[in-house]
Amino acid sequence: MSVRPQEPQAQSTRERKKVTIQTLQTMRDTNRPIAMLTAYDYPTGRACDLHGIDITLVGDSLAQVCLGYDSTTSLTLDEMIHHCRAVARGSKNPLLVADMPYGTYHTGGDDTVRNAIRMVREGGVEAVKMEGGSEVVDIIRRLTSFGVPVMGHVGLLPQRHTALSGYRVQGKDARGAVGLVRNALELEKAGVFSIVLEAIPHRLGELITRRLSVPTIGIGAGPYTSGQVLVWDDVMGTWSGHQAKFVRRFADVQSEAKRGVTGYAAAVRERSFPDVEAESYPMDDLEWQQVIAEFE
Ligand SMILES: Nc1nc(=O)c2c([nH]1)NC[C@@H]1CN(c3ccc(C(=O)N[C@@H](CCC(=O)O)C(=O)O)cc3)CN21
Ligand SMILES: CC(C)C(=O)C(=O)O
Ligand SMILES: [Mg+2]
Repeated sequence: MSVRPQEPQAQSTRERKKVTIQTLQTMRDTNRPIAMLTAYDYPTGRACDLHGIDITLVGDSLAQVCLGYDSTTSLTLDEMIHHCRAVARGSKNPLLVADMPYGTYHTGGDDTVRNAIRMVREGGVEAVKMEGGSEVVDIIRRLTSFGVPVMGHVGLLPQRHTALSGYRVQGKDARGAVGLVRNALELEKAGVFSIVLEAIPHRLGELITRRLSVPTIGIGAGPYTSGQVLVWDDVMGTWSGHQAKFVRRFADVQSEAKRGVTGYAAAVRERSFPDVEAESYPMDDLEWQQVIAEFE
C-alpha cells in the first residue's frame, strides 16, 4: 500500500468554536446558512465535529438507516440513548440535538420531562427535538421552563406516517399551508430555539422563515430557510432504500465499501493477505529453535 502525501489542511478542519443556540441565532440574523447533519454513532459524530457541521442531530431516522426497522416508530428510548452516548463521545463543537422517539413525549407532562431529562443526562445531548404543532406546545413550555432546549419539527412528520398514509409533501393547499404557518408560530411562542421544516413547498418554507425570528432548518423545504438538514446515509450514498426528491448524494461511500469488502475477501482467498513481512510478526531465530526442540 503506497502512502500518499498529506493533503493540505482543508478549510473545514481548521479550529472551530463551540456552536451554541446564540451562535445559531446570530447566523440566522446575519444570513449565514446553518449546516445540520444526522449522526448515529462515534465515527459519524466525530466526522460532523471535525468537518465543521453546526448542528449534529441524532435523528430517529436511526431506526431505519442504522437499525433496519421499517419505520421510526419502532425505536425505543433506551436504543436512542445508547446511540446518543456514542455520538456525544465524538462530538464537541456542533450543537448536539436528538429526536425524542415516538411515544416518549405523548403520554403526559411528567413522563415527557423524565424522558427528556434522560436524553440529556444519560444521552449527553444538549437539546431535544419533537414532531408536531399546537398539540405539543404545552410540553415544550414545560421543558423550556426547566432549561431543556427544544427544537420543533413541522410539515412531514415521519412518526405519523400511518395516520398521514405515507410520506407525503405537506402544506400544498392553502388550508394546509396556513395551518403549518400557525403551528410554526405557536411553537416559536412556546419557546423552541429552532424549527425543522420537512417536505413543504419552497414558497411556504420561505414564508415561515420570514415570519419566525428563530432559525428554520429545512429538509425538502427549499433554499430559503435559515439552514438545511439531511440524513447521513443519504448524503454518503449508503442508504439503499427509497430516496425522497429532496435528497442529494454528496459522496459514494457505498461503492467504496464494496471495493473494500470485495478486495479484502479476494485477497484472503488468493492468500495475498496478509503479507508475511509487512503484515505479520517475526520471531527471533534462537527463541524459535528452542520451541522446535521442545516438540521434536
Ligand atoms: N434515509 C432517510 N432519509 C430521510 O430523510 C428520512 C429517513 N430515512 N427516515 C425517516 C424519515 C422519513 N422521511 C421521508 C421518507 C420518504 C419521503 C418521500 O418519499 N417523499 C416523497 C413525497 C411524494 C409526494 O408527496 O408527492 C418524495 O418523492 O419526495 C420523504 C421523507 C424523512 N426521513
Ligand atoms: C431528517 C431529520 C430532520 C430527522 O428528523 C431524522 O433524521 O430523524
Ligand atoms: Mg426524525
